[in-house]
Amino acid sequence: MTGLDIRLKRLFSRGKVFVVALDHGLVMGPLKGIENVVSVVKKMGNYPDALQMTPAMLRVVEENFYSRNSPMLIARLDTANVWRDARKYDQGYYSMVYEVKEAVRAGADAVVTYLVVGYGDDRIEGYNLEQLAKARREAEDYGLPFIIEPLFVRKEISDSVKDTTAVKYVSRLASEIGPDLLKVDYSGDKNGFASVVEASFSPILIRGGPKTSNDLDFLKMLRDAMDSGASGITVGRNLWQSQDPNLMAQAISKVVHESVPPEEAVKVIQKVNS
Ligand SMILES: O=C(CO)COP(=O)(O)O
Repeated sequence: MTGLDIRLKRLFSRGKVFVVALDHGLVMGPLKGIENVVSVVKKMGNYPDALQMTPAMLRVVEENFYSRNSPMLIARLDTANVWRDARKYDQGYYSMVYEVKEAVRAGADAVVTYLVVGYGDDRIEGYNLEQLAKARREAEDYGLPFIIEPLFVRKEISDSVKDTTAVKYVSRLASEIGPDLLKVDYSGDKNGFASVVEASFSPILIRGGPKTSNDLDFLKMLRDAMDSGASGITVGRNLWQSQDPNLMAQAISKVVHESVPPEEAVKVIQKVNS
């Protein structure tokens, strides 16, 4: 398992992990902040340990990753209509879009997939599980870390459910499929999230989630999650929809990699903008 170990250890080489997710287009279209893929990638610098993109997107920005110090690359393989307004749909969907070998060809160092639980259609969940089991075996063949992002969804809610019981349930389901890493919603309180970490078998990165009203609230949530046992974060909207994504990346890196308190880390942003 040398290849897998090397890639995982590189991802964790700064102790905790900071990933920027830029793959929302496959689910939600060109959100504000990621319309121009090349420009958003340039703003990240080397603060993140990895960037998460689709293989198609990776090809568009590949020249940013020729340097030895470039962030690693995580390829998104699948999609689902979880974040669309589910109330408008009678039925959700889950689709596997890429094979692991296509991700490898595009330069990926790891792959990520969704586990979507709660649509109310067992055929979708069954298909989703089969696809993940297949992708996990393929990733193992290539020595690539395999990441699962489990989501508990409800038709009447337009994002995933974030209470402890739901998050713990899907995190354990996902753990049983055998991922190297999980990416899960922060369930909202430290004790509850510590119980999510306890019940899961793989290290956990939290998902950033929808944009919070201010940067400090977001950084505090990140600190709480890490105090409860999270190994880091995968963040999208709270980074590239912030006023200055480069400064926000610096602030997040300070919290994740240097354990700087959120109140201090946020000053990086405030100093420049004051
Ligand atoms: O990993 C993520 C999406 O794949 C996290 O994105 P958000 O921070 O925008 O929720």
